[in-house]
Amino acid sequence: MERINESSILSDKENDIPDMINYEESDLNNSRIDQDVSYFPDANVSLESERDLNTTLNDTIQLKKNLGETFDQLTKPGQSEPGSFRLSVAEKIHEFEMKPPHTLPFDSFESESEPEAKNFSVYLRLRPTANSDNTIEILPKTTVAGKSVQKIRTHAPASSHSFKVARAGGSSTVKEFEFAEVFAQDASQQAVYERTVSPYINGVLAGESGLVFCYGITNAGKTYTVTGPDKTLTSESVNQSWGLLPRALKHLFELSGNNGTPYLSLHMSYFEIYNEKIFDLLSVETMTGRTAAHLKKSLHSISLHRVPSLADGLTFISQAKTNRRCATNSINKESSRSHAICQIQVLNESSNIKSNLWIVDLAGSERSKRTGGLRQQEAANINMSLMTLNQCLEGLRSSAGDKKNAVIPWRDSKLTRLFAAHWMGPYANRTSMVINVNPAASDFDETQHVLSYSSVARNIDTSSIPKEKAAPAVTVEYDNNGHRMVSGKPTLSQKIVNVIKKLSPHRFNASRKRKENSDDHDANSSDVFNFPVNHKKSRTELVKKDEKNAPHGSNSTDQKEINSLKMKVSVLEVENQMLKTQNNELQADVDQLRDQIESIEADVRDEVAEEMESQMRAMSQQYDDIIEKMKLQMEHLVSSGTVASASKLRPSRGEQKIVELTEQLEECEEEMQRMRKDQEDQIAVISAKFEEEVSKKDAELHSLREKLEKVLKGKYVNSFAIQIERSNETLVREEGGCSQGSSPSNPILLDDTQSTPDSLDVECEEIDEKNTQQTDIVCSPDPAFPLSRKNKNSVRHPFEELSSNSQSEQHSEVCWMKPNATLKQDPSTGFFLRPKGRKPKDAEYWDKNRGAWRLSVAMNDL
Ligand SMILES: Nc1ncnc2c1ncn2[C@@H]1O[C@H](COP(=O)(O)OP(=O)(O)OP(=O)(O)O)[C@@H](O)[C@H]1O
Repeated sequence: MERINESSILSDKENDIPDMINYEESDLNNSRIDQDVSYFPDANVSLESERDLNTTLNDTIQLKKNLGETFDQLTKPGQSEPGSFRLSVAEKIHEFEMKPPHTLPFDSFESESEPEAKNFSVYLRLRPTANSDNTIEILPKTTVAGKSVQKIRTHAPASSHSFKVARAGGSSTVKEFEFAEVFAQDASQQAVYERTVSPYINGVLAGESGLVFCYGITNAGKTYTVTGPDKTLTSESVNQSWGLLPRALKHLFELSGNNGTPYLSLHMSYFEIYNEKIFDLLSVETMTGRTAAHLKKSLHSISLHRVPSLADGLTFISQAKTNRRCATNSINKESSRSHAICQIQVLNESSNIKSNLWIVDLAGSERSKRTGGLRQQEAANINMSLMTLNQCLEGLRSSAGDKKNAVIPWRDSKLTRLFAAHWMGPYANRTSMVINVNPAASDFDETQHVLSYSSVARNIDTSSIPKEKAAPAVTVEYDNNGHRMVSGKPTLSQKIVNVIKKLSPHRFNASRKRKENSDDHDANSSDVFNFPVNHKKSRTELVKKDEKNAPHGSNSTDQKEINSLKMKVSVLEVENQMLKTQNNELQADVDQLRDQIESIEADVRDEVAEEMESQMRAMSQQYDDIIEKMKLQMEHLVSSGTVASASKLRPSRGEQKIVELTEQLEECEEEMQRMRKDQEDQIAVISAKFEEEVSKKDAELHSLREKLEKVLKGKYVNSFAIQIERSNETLVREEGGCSQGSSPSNPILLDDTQSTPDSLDVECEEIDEKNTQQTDIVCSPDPAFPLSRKNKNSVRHPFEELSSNSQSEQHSEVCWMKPNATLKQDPSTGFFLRPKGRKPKDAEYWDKNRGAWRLSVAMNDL
């Protein structure tokens, strides 16, 4: 095994620039130039030579201008038909521009045959577990848009926090995640290698870099996937437990040897990022024992070792594994406490083109509560850098979407700076992420977070990453002379350096060596990954700055205190960030659940309405059927005349009786009404007749009165009285128009006196002498007691006895009408009224039963 001294590696090329991230020469050229400027400070360049160089530059610009004009001449419009010179030149330029830098032009290692992926390839690997927890269900592979994809379903165990949250929110405890492929617990190391790393090997030999990293919580199988068990790395024969790294090495050796390419050499760097510091795992010091010497401040100082054979490569891997920081925690007795990065560099010695394959074993994300919390600083740094990695992934995804201005915090951790070097380069699409998962129920909650980030990574479209992301931050800085330096555009000093590099490499190198001799290797204090400086200083940098700015001689105990407080703050920040993420996820779940509830409510309402409607329709139909049935039954009964059976349809007897009685009652009422109407009609007719008669008699009486007055005034009184008497004898007055005898109803018989008009003034003495008959005035409307005249001079009342009980009464009964007495008649009833002003006599009364007045008037009373 040939071990290459790190300084020899770093300085054996003409343009001796550390090429850990060698694509930067093209893509991040300016930052490299910034660094170069530090090797060639402006102070060392005389003004004269600067003037000369400016002239050279102007000449070059003029030359370029002339070339442009010539090109325009040749490609002016009208010459752009297919096959024309203009088109072919344009095509060539386009082809040239699109071509990624450093692609090896030879055919033997043409890029992979697999379709060029635009997105990161994200795989899932489940590690075997002792217990039978079945939290992850692997679904069959499917093809989406021509690509094979595979999903898993996670089932939250009842003991998990996710389960409780899902239940509390009413959401599902099952979630789905999609991957390029899922490796089950029994998947072989070979199967994982073939899918994740193998496709990049050809490209790496052809000058195209690739990055594969394993991500997961502690004890999920990352180290196992990357390297496999230690003891298997001792032999060159492939062990089935070999991880990705030894397999990749073997594959590279096999391919480069088979293709007869002695000009290709393999080199390896292996380092770890521990507590945000870089440690070389293959430095000379680390070979003999861990000392502070293996702490490196930049990637440029990390050793790069030539790997002449597979055995040497396996030894390096084994060595690095030994040197890597591990610790025993409550979960994993050999838990990696750092991110381990292996860089296999393929150098084409004939063209000096380099390409890299990075295989990264990340430290496991963890909760200090679960792992014991004794190594808080480690845990905080691990979580912090993983959090930054996640933020960068999220930023990349957003920047490929609509958030073009999303700030990607590359510089917040060393790990992300390294990854950014690849992701912002031309081969960002050649990235595989292997998610390692332990399906144990106890790991479920943390695994969910890991899986959610895998979804983010899967959705990064590397082709859509805006150019400004690839060369971020146009940063304004000032050089030592106060000249304004704008990264992205070469400053005058940079132009000078470039020209010197081109015109006189020897002079450039000499100047650089001078610089190296005068300065410590780390004196340039440039960033380890030589990225363009961003305005936005990272927190880590600020912390560093604070440390630098701390007053000299300050108490070291205070400093320790400050550091420990800072560490606590960073732990809390990480925890806080995790909680925020969790909170956001929960909020999203809540929103989703709210939507679900609303839609479920709407569905339920619709369902209930439909159900009710259908029930009502069914009921209505039932009633219709019953009615129809009864109608048919009735018709049948009627047509068959089956009384007996028809009687079944009758209502109960009581009801029938009620109906009958009600009908009778109604009939009675109708009859009564009819009778009443008849009576009223009759009464009306009788009344009319009576009135007519009365008016007639009134007229007669009137004439008689007139005559009587005349008689009284004259000598014909007697004869006239006799005449009255005679007429009285015959006068029968019938009530209601009935003639005496013809109708029994309401006869009213009037004797002679009665018929005498009440206003009749008679000379009683004279009459009395001639008419000594007793005269009772009786009126009787009652047909049951018709009055009759017993003789023509006397009308006997049925109560005649009353008025003729004694002689004295007999005497007194002999009543004589006062000559000037006035008897008035009620026109409506036809009764005679008691003479006005007269006091009633004992013989005078109203017989209720007969409805008649009996009047006995003693003439001598008057
Ligand atoms: N696919 C596998 N087959 C057999 N054993 C495995 C597999 N994956 C992991 N293991 C075993 O599980 C244990 C933990 O694995 P490993 O150390 O690789 O986890 P890790 O994710 O690297 O953990 P940490 O982040 O703490 O370093 C080891 O004993 C390892 O041998």
